[in-house]
Amino acid sequence: MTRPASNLKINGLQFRRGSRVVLDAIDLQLQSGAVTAVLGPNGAGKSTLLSCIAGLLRPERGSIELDGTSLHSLAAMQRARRIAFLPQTPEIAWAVDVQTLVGLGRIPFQGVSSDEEDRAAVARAMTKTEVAQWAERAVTTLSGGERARVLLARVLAGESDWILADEPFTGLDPSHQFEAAELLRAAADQGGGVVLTIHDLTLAARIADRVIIIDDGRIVADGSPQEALTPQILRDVYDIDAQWLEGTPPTIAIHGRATRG
Ligand SMILES: Nc1ncnc2c1ncn2[C@@H]1O[C@H](COP(=O)(O)OP(=O)(O)OP(=O)(O)O)[C@@H](O)[C@H]1O
Repeated sequence: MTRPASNLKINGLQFRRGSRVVLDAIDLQLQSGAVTAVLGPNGAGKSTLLSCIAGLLRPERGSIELDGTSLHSLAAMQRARRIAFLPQTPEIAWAVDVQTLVGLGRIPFQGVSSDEEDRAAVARAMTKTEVAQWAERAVTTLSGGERARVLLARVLAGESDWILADEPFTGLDPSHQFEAAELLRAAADQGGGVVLTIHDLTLAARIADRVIIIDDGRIVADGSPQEALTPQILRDVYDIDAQWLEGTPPTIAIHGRATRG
C-alpha cells in the first residue's frame, strides 16, 4: 500500500527558551517517501525541532505547514493522526501492559476508526517489532531495549503519514537497531515520511536518504549522506577526525578528536 505524497514546509522558524534562541532561521521542505536524519551535537536543537514539527512546541516566529495547511490550525487529534511522535526519553510511569501501551498509538483515531481496525493496527505493529510475546507483561518489567521496541510499536500502530522519532535506536542492540531501522525504512518506502534524530553516523548514512545537520540551532548541512557528512563538516561540527571507508555499504570511521595544527 502506497500513501499519497505529503510534505512539511518549515519557513523562518525560530524557537526561544526564555531569552535564548534555541532554533533560528530554519527553512526546510520535507517530502514523504523518504527517511530524513537530523544530526548534530548535544544541545544543538534537534529534539526541539522535532517537537516543533510535531506541533508540541509553538515557535515564536515562522510557519510550519502540512500539505499547505498551517500545523497549528489543525486540532490536536487531527494533527496526531497525521504525525506520530516518538519522544527521546518517554516516561512510563505506570505498570500498563504492553498491548495497552501500543494501543495508545490509536488514541487519535477514537471515533474515526473501528475497534476492529484499531486492534488490527496494534497487532500489525506488535508483530513487526516482535513485541507480541510480551503482550500481557507490564511495560515497567521490560529492559530498556525491550521497552524501546514497544514504544516504536506504539508509534507504528498509528500508521500515520509521518513518523518523527527522537533517537529511536538508543538502547537497542545492533541487531534490533537494524530491525528498527528497516521498519522505519519500510514506512518510508510505503510512502510515509520519516524524520529521526540519531547520533550514529554510519547508521545515519545507511538508513537516511537525506541528512540535515544542526549546530547551535541552525542548519549547517543538508543533502545526501555523502554531501552532508563530509570530513570537513564533521570536523567543524563535532570536532572529530572522520573519513568515509569504501565498502558495501560504506561506513564512516571516526579516528578521534580533531587534531588542531
Ligand atoms: N525544557 C527546557 N528548558 C530549558 N532549556 C531547554 C529545555 N529543553 C531543552 N532545552 C535547551 O535547548 C537546547 C536544545 O535542546 P535539544 O533537546 O533540542 O537538543 P538536542 O540537539 O536534541 O540534544 P541531544 O543530542 O543532547 O538530545 C539545549 O541547550 C537545551 O539545554
